[in-house]
Amino acid sequence: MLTDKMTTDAEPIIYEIYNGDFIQGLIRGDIDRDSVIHYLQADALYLDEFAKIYAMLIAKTGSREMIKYLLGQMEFVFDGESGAHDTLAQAVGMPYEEIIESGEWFPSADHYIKHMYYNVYARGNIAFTLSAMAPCPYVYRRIAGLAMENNDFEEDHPYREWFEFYNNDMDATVGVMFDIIDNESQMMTEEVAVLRKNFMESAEHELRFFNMAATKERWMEVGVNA
Ligand SMILES: Cc1ncc(CN)c(N)n1
Repeated sequence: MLTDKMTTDAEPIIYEIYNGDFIQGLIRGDIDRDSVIHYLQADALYLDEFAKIYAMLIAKTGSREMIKYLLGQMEFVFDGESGAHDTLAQAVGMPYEEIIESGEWFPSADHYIKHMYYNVYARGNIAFTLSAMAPCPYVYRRIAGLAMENNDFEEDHPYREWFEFYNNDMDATVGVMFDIIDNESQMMTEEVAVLRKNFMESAEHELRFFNMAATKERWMEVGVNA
């Protein structure tokens, strides 16, 4: 199936993320708190856009079943992931609302979000956008799985619940997204390569997003950004 090829393509990126400063810092528990804050500021905005993109896909699909799935996923993004964010906010000892009030679309997050929006506007079939969205739940489930396999987190480890959430609660999201992509790709020929590239680019956007937080990436302080 196409999604088997996609996940095989992305494996080197999975290990690059897992062995990177952000995830290893969470595993050790000694990550720079400003990187966690940076991540939350970017991720709160990212998840809001992710939910809006689901809403745009609802407008592009006909099936009631698909609409119900997409609505459920919007709910999950808003409600489910807030627990993961709360774990990070508690670990840095700062109220979540205070952390995210000064958030903005930092460069790598901006690029990732626009990659998804481009597919919403430029493509009719929602499989193109879902292929760009699928690494979001897939990569996190894979990273959390590696972290849980390779570490025995103490009960009071500050980031244990973050890993447990993404290790346990992403199967439904990933499974249905992959089914839609595989089904839609059966009716395509050369456009399958675009689906595959959309997935690969978003897997790399996930890597860039974590590196963005680890380096506290910002726009240059010039002109309107000064
Ligand atoms: C950037 C990003 N990618 C994925 C996830 C997990 N849904 C997230 N919260 N943020």
